[in-house]
Amino acid sequence: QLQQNYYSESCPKAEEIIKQQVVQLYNKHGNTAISWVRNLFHDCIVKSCDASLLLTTVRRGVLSEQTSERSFGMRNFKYVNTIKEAVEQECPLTVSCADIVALSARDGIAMLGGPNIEMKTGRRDSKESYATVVEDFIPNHNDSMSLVLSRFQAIGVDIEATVALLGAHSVGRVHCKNLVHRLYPTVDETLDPAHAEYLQRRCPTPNPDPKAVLYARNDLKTPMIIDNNYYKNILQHKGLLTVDEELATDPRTAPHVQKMADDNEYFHQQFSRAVLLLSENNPLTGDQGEIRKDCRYVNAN
Ligand code: HEM
Ligand SMILES: [Ca+2]
Ligand SMILES: [Ca+2]
Repeated sequence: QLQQNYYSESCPKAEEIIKQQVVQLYNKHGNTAISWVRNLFHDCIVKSCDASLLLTTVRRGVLSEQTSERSFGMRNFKYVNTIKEAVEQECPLTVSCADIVALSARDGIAMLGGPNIEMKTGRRDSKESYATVVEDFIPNHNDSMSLVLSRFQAIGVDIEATVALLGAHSVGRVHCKNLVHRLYPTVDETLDPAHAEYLQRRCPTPNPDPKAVLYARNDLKTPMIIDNNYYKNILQHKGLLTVDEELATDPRTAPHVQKMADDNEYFHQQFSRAVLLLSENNPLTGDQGEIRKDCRYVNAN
């Protein structure tokens, strides 16, 4: 029941306002665009693209998905409110936070040199955050490729689309906490030795201080562009996460990795297709859920 331009009658400027905000935020803090892409993954794969991720923890109420270990390193949630406020000013209680997650990801992808994606709208917002089951949906960075593929398959994302989605790791960063197991006490033998040296420089100790935000960039060559450099990197065993390395070597995914490494245009096509699959996972429509006034809170009534 999602459709192209769902707000054409109720809020014709909605998509334009969201895009304007995404561009403005990008110009101030480039990494907001990166966050919008990760938000789409972490929201949509957990039950539904329903903005369950955006609810914040409330005493004797919601326990936020943001508190899950899987949400480690997620940032810029406060700027979602900036987007929502701009939309509310034009059309109060009309545009869902779930659609803001989807459209900001689409516009973020475009800002990061990725493909232009035609996305449907009409999602409604959950009244719950599903903190206790996040780990049943979002794989860990060192899970097996079989588990990763099954988690994506469960939401209708096929193997090639999964390979394409991981291409989002062509931008952004990984904190040392998620890397050190590949560096200490001994260097993971699948890791390119020169790259391992670089990572050890970025993450000099096996037990990084959780308060010192030490991290390495996913893609040294084009850190702010969603391009196929990710696939070139992982084929050279310069992936950061265990799942990145596995993607390049597993016989089910390796042929797709090779194709995407060889052809950026092809990667962008598959990435578009995959983002659409992800963004249409099990939406709330009709009278399900609600349109939140503030993306952080369930409406009061
Ligand atoms: C098996 C699937 C995946 C796993 C295990 C995974 C895991 C991770 C981990 C551990 C980080 C680093 C967090 C940190 O240390 O700060 C990360 C970053 C990131 N992931 Fe994934 N990811 C997966 C799939 C995806 C998908 C499908 C997307 C989007 C389509 C995505 C987008 C991102 C982005 C954009 C970042 C960088 C965030 C930033 O710099 O703020 N990931 N991911
Ligand atoms: Ca969700
Ligand atoms: Ca890149």
